[in-house]
Amino acid sequence: MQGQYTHNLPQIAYCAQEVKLHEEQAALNSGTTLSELMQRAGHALFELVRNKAVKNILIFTGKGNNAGDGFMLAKRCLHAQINVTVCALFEPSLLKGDAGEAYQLFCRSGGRVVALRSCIDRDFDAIVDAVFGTGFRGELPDSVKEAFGQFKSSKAWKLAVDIPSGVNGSTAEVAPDSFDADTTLTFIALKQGMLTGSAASLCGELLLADLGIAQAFEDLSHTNCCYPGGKYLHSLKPKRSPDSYKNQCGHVLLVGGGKGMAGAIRLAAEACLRTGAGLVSVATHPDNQATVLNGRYELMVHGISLPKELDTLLDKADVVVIGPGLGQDAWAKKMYAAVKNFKGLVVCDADGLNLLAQSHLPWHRAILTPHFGEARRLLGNTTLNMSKRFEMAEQLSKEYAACIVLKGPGSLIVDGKRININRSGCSAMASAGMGDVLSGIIAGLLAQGLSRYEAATLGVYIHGLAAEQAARDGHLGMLASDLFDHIRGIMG
Ligand SMILES: NC(=O)C1=CN([C@@H]2O[C@H](COP(=O)(O)OP(=O)(O)OC[C@H]3O[C@@H](n4cnc5c(N)ncnc54)[C@H](OP(=O)(O)O)[C@@H]3O)[C@@H](O)[C@H]2O)[C@@H](O)CC1
Ligand SMILES: [K+]
Repeated sequence: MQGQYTHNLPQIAYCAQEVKLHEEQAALNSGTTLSELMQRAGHALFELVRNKAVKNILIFTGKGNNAGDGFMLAKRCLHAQINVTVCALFEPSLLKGDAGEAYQLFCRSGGRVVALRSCIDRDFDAIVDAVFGTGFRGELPDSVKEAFGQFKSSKAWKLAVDIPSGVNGSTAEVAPDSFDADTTLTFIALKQGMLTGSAASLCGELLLADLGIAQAFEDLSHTNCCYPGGKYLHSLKPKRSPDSYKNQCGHVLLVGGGKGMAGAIRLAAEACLRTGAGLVSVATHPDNQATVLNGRYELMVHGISLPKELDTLLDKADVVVIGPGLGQDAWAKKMYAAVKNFKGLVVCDADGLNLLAQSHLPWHRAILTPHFGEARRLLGNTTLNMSKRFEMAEQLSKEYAACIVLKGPGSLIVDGKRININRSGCSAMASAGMGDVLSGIIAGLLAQGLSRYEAATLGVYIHGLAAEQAARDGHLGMLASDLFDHIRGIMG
């Protein structure tokens, strides 16, 4: 276990406070001490640095135990004759407890700390952030911002110790000028705040060293935050037997595409087909009928003028999607009101959400898929910022519907008490039409019998993975429709 770390991440995550609360008892229950844990943290960091063949390393240290980990790493680097420079951003002789001991050990090994000015204009192949860990809150001090700013454009590999300084490990709030890591080696357990929103991008590649106390920690701790892995998610994919028939694979009805807005509903409808729904119908403005059908003749497209024309289609549907390209005019409001009476499952997206925000009435059978702006409108609070993601997702599930998919990097999914974080390697929402594809995928999975939570979780995963594959050569110019071939590949 000494020095070990893994890419193979566990499927649960915790609040940073939960980790702080139980780490000492978990260490005791495992027959070890916090001081030994810090040595193990230093050892794991060192193994990572050595595996990266680092020769010339700069380590920034802070004023708590995160700095202690940094000094443990520095001491090992000295012994291994790696060229190490430690830049202490806070007076290291004031460090207390295990961190103070780690500093003394470093000094006794012949190490010396230097000021920022003597590091500027020097070349390093690795820069390590051991400034703040799980004890961080609020804003970064100016001295820290200045230090990170000096190396912002450096090509060096950037490693965050436990969590990038500036990221709140519980709420995912991100302070301005936080450390932007290529790799984060986190300790003991995953912290939920690292897995969603901008925090997820600041962490870069995420690795875990459990310091040998994973089981003891799990036995003491509580969480409602799961982080399902790819293997589990693939196991949720609907199975298709050779003798299955289209009527057994679910019928989705998509309602949307107001006058002049055919694209979104077509993207969502095609995503349903690509995810395996047996039958896919579209109810759209009569002007759009030919456009939506064009080139995708598997769809059943109906031009609808009056809500009563929708009723017969609703009778045949297992799942309804409302919102893509719907608009908010009189036609849209009539369609929305008709769907609100539907007794089955509904995926509500885009203008469906905006109309829901206007009515402010709960919709228990719906899965809501808001992006940040839609979430703010639903909550009627324009002061909420992007970093209040956990708070927003939970509030939405209390006020509107149990199942919420808060879109964006590292989507949050709440259904009852479960918060799932799906960390996608790229921003799967960064171009037009991506959200429409996601609502179509989720509806296609629901129609094939997956539970709300399964369909939402697997849907976000498929969408994120397809976007990652489509964006392999860079995000610019990627189209939402580029996802379809990848979705087909992932569905198998
Ligand atoms: N326990 C263990 O042995 C193990 C712990 N481990 C390591 O310890 C880390 C947690 O250590 P930690 O609790 O000391 O917190 P850390 O983030 O280093 O510093 C907190 C200090 O910063 C201060 N501060 C906070 N915000 C600030 C701000 N905005 N601006 C200025 N100051 C601010 C804060 O001040 P305070 O809030 O108390 O006033 C306090 O003085 C953890 O991430 C992991 O790396 C591992 O080695 C495994 C074993
Ligand atoms: K850090």
